Amino acid sequence: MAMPAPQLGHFGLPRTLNEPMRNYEPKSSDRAGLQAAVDSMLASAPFDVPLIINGQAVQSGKTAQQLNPSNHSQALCRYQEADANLTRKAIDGALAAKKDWEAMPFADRAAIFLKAADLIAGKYRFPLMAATMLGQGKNVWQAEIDAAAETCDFLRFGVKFVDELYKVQPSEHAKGMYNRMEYRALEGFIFAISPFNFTAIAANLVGVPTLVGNVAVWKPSPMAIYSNYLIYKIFEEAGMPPGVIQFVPGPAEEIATAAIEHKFFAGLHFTGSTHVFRHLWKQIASNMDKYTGYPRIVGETGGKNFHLVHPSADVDTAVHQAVRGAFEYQGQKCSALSRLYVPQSLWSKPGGFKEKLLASLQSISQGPVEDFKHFMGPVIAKHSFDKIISLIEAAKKDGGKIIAGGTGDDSKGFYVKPTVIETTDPRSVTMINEIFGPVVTIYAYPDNEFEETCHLIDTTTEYALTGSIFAQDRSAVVKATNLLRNSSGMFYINGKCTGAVVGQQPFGGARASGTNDKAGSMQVFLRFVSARTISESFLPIDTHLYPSNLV
Ligand SMILES: NC(=O)c1ccc[n+]([C@@H]2O[C@H](COP(=O)([O-])OP(=O)(O)OC[C@H]3O[C@@H](n4cnc5c(N)ncnc54)[C@H](O)[C@@H]3O)[C@@H](O)[C@H]2O)c1
Ligand SMILES: N[C@@H](CCC=O)C(=O)O
Repeated sequence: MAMPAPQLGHFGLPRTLNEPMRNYEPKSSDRAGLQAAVDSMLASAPFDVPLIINGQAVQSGKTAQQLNPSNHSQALCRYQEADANLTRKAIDGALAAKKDWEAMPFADRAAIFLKAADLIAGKYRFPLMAATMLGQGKNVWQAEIDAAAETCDFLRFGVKFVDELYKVQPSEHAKGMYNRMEYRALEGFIFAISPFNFTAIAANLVGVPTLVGNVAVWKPSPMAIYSNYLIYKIFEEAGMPPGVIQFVPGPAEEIATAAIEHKFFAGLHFTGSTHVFRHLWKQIASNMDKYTGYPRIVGETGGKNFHLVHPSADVDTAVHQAVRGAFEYQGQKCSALSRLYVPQSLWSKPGGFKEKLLASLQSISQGPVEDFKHFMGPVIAKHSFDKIISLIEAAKKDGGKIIAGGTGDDSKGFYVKPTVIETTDPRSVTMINEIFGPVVTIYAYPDNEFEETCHLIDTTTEYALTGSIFAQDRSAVVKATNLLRNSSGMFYINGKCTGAVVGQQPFGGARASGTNDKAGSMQVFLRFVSARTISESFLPIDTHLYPSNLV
């Protein structure tokens, strides 16, 4: 029998701070270091990526490629694909690894996560950023936000949140009793499915459940394999025991079905599109009778995010924040701005919102991410390029007027120009559907219909992820805050609707946008534990009768 591991002290933690952002300005050593990492990755690609089952590299013999979206003739990696049998093998291995992992003292689990963050902040910062740039089409700044800062923040703040969670204990103990709460991992394994657009989110989807003692079977996105593989290798170097995380890229339906049909499926940690999440939820429901417990389902999904500009707004700020919110990372953040409501007076007056917006688009350059100067790069793949262009066409048919962009070029990379659509129908096709590309639709509302516009925003789409109010008038801020209470899980005042920072703005949306378990907070950890109350009595009793029973 393994010796139980003692933890002979209530250990504190290093102070938790957001990872400082670097600027990569011309001639800086950071810029030179990152450029060298990008150049060397381009020269050495394609890399070979195995499956990782029980800590071993596995060659399934079935391969696929992750392309560079800036230049789709180039593959970043060739990766092995799992199938149902290999997924079941990964599940068995994860379940075997669970006992020792869950029994490991928290300080030791925490040390692995803190070390992984330090490895990312230092030695692996540039390679992980380069993999995110070349594989997921992020420019330097977006890669720094994601692969460097947010990934470190999820790992370090995660440790702090779990430390706080473990300290939530019963405050009362009747005389002769001692009450405790033990935050057990779930019985079984967690199935983590990650999206392409954030390396940090992928790390967090496996990081959250495993930090609290679960084991995870991880199906990464086919469009983020190489950066996600590096995350796996960093966890491994930081001391993650073999089998705790199983890395199984491959056909989504087949892998998901093998995982969801398993008796010990204990939870889904998903980020991706709404329709996939709904499909998975139904699949889980239809397998309910097989499970040992009630699986936890956590999913953060799509958005149709808004900026509402009030007549009192600072117009320059609202314009610049709209450009950043809609076009940074080509609009491929779940939080990206996609519906913009501007009062008619501000919109069309000479030198007003419209003119300023169109002028600021002139300074946007777009091209391959290895050329650091570009504000915008490619969208992720052919299927998204086609979907975005077809939605722009649908908007035109629906009466939308393209006032900027509207075209794309997929001959070398998947480039869609920053596109602005003006509509007079606030419920037209691109006001309702998630596009996940650099497209924003503007509705200029009558100045005297501010409250009606709040109602319109609230009822236009099924999503409720992020939204912002731009106003100097405090009563407008208060009105919007109240009227838009359920329209988003993230509400910003005079700031753009993207760019949540771990430890500062816990992230998640409601309605069709997800279960709103708030990534980057203590709340999400609660979903992956099943608390056991332990109540100990010290004193013997000598009768089953109570004084009230006495005569
Ligand atoms: N709310 C959030 O926090 C958040 C964050 C990032 C992205 N997103 C959303 O993610 C979407 C973009 O990411 P994406 O294109 O990678 O999403 P996606 O839904 O296409 O894919 C996400 C993951 O699900 C897998 N998948 C696809 N079909 C599946 C199936 N039938 N069964 C099991 N797995 C399946 C994919 O292979 C991938 O790993 C957008 O809708 C965006 O809004 C949401
Ligand atoms: N943290 C991101 C959201 C991630 C979605 O893709 C933001 O707020 O910009």
